[in-house]
Amino acid sequence: MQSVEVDAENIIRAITPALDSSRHKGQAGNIAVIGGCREYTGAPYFAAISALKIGADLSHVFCTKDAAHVIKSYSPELIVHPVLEESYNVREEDKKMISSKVLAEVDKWIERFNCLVIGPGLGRDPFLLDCVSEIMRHARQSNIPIVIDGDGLFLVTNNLDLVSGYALAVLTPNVNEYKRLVQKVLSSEVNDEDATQQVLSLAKQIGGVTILKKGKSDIINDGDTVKSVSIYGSPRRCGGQGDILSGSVAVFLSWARQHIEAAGPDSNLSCKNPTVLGSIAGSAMMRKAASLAFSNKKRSTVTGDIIECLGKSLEDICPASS
Ligand SMILES: NC(=O)C1=CN([C@@H]2O[C@H](COP(=O)(O)OP(=O)(O)OC[C@H]3O[C@@H](n4cnc5c(N)ncnc54)[C@H](O)[C@@H]3O)[C@@H](O)[C@H]2O)[C@@H](O)CC1
Ligand SMILES: Nc1ncnc2c1ncn2[C@@H]1O[C@H](COP(=O)(O)OP(=O)(O)OP(=O)(O)O)[C@@H](O)[C@H]1O
Ligand SMILES: [Mg+2]
Repeated sequence: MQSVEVDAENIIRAITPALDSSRHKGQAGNIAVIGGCREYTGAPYFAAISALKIGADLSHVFCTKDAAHVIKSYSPELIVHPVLEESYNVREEDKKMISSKVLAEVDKWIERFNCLVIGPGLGRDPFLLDCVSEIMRHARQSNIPIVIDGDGLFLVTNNLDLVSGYALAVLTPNVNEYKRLVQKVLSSEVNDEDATQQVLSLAKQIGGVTILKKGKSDIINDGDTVKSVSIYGSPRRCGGQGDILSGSVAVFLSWARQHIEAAGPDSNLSCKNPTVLGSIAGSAMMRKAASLAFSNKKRSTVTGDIIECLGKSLEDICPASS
């Protein structure tokens, strides 16, 4: 089975909102990243700043206290909430109380977000992951789209009910995360010979969600049609590119949702699923920016260089004033 290569630039042009003086702060997107712990501060930063550089108005990070000061010091643009807790910091008898506190802190904000990115640099602490499971349940009750990446995929692979049947969820596995999902859900090994059919079976088996399988070509599928994005990217595989992708998908997903709601049947896009549209746009944007950064920096290209190229890459497809 073959996936269909899509015209990603046409999708980006259709869903990217015009910059219009009548719009107010927040309308172009208010995104939250749930991630950042003692080990990882880069990943949530990359995801959150990428959301801003694509064009979201506001970008939040909900992370542990240890990570918060570090992330704040990377950028004053981000709104950083030091609310998550890891087991080493919590006494057994306090766990229930602290988990309610964490949830209350996130709940204060959750309705304002157009999309959550769950997992970049989240870590795998069991207590922290239990709290994040509750956050996911609340997001789902409020119909807030969720992009699940990194350690969020570790959580979901072991608790499929968190996303099963939720059409506003996008899973963005890399090669290792995909392998774990396939083993758990399909009880088999990864089949590179017929990758398209396997992604389709995986999405169908989980039910309702969209999967963006990252690799040489990115394969996107919602259990129905399977699309691919293969436009030239970069041969550099520095860590953090998946984080750029997850932040970008969150913004484009929000824009695609607005576009579909506003245009309805008049939309000239054949696909009407915002999670698929957002995934295609995010993938294409990440790859274009990586290509541009690599043409400038060659072997020394790092994630920050790619982030700096997001603006120009979007501008080439969809000029800010035309
Ligand atoms: N600067 C940062 O803070 C970054 C943090 N990241 C975070 O790091 C966490 C883990 O993500 P990863 O993408 O590393 O997770 P993976 O599950 O892909 O890999 C975990 C680690 O194990 C190694 N590994 C896994 N399978 C292996 C195999 N079969 N053979 C040899 N080595 C193997 C990988 O090289 C990696 O270092 C996530 O929370 C992620 O978001 C990454 O996003 C990269 C950047
Ligand atoms: N072989 C490849 N050729 C071209 N692009 C690729 C290749 N592999 C991955 N990519 C692109 O790089 C981006 C990140 O994918 P990758 O598999 O590195 O994610 P990741 O391991 O989750 O990254 P991170 O280090 O941020 O966690 C994706 O958008 C994907 O399109
Ligand atoms: Mg990753």
